[in-house]
Amino acid sequence: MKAASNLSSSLPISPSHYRTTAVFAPHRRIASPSTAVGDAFSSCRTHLTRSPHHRYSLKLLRCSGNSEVPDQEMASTDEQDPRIAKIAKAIRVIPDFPKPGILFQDITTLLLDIKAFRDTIDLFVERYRGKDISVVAGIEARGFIFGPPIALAIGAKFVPMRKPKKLPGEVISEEYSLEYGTDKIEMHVGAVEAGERALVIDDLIATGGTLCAAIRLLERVGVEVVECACVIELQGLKGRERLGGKPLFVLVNAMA
Ligand SMILES: O=P(O)(O)OC[C@H]1O[C@H](OP(=O)(O)OP(=O)(O)O)[C@H](O)[C@@H]1O
Ligand SMILES: Nc1ncnc2[nH]cnc12
Repeated sequence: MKAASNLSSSLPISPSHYRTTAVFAPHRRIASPSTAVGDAFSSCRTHLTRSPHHRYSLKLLRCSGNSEVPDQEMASTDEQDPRIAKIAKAIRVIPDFPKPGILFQDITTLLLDIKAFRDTIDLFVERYRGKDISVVAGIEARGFIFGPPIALAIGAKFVPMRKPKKLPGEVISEEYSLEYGTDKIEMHVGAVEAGERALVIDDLIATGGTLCAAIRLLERVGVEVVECACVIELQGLKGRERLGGKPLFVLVNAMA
C-alpha cells in the first residue's frame, strides 16, 4: 500500500487550495458557551496552513459552541494535538469534482491511512465517551464510515439516517433544501426513543442542510441532539449558522 504521507503529496491541487484548518478539543475548558453541552464540550480551533512544500503553520482561534474569538496567534504549538495535522494531510482534495468549481474533500485517502483513520475515531471517542449518549446517528453515506466505530466505542447504538426509499421498514422522513430542489433523509420508526441523547455524525458539513434535517428528524421524535460532529467543515458556506445554535464539533476546516 502506498504510504499515507505520499498520498497527499501527489494531490492534483494548486498552492491556493492547500489551506486547511484543524479544529480540535484540547481537553480543557476555554470560554463559557451559552449551551449546556457547549460548556462540557468547549473546543479549540487551530488554523493550519499547508504551504506548497507541505509545511504547516498554526494559529489558534478560540471557539465555544457556535461562536468564535477570531485569530489569536498561538503562543506555542504545544497545545496542538499532533493528530489533527496528520488527519488534515490525509484528506485528498480533488478540484472540479463532481462538477467544475467544486473542491471535493475526499476522505477515502484518510481511510487508507490506518493511523490517521484511527486517530480520527479516537478524537471523537475521547470527546463523547462518558457523556451519556445512547444514539449515534450517522448520515448516508459517509457518516456510515465514522459513526459505527464511534458508537461501539462509547457504548451507543448506531442509527442510520438514509436517503429516501432505502430503509425497508416504516420510516419518518425530513425534507431539506438543496441549491436546486430538495432532498430527504429517513430513519426507521422505533430506532430511537423519546428522551434518548444523540450525537449526529457525518464526514462533512457544507451548507448545513443535511445536518439540520437530521436534527429536526431526531427532535421530532423527542430525542435530544447533544451535538453534531464532522471530520470536515467547509468554510465560508455558513453551514454552522443553519444548525439553530446546536453545537458542532469538527476536526478539519477546509476551503469550499
Ligand atoms: O452540508 P450540506 O450542504 O447538506 O452537505 C453535506 C452533505 O453532502 C455530502 O453528502 P452527499 O449528499 O454528497 O451524499 P453521499 O455522502 O451519499 O455522497 C456530505 O457527506 C454530507 O452528507
Ligand atoms: N466539497 C465537498 N467535498 C466533499 N463532499 C461534499 N459535500 C458537499 N460539498 C462537498
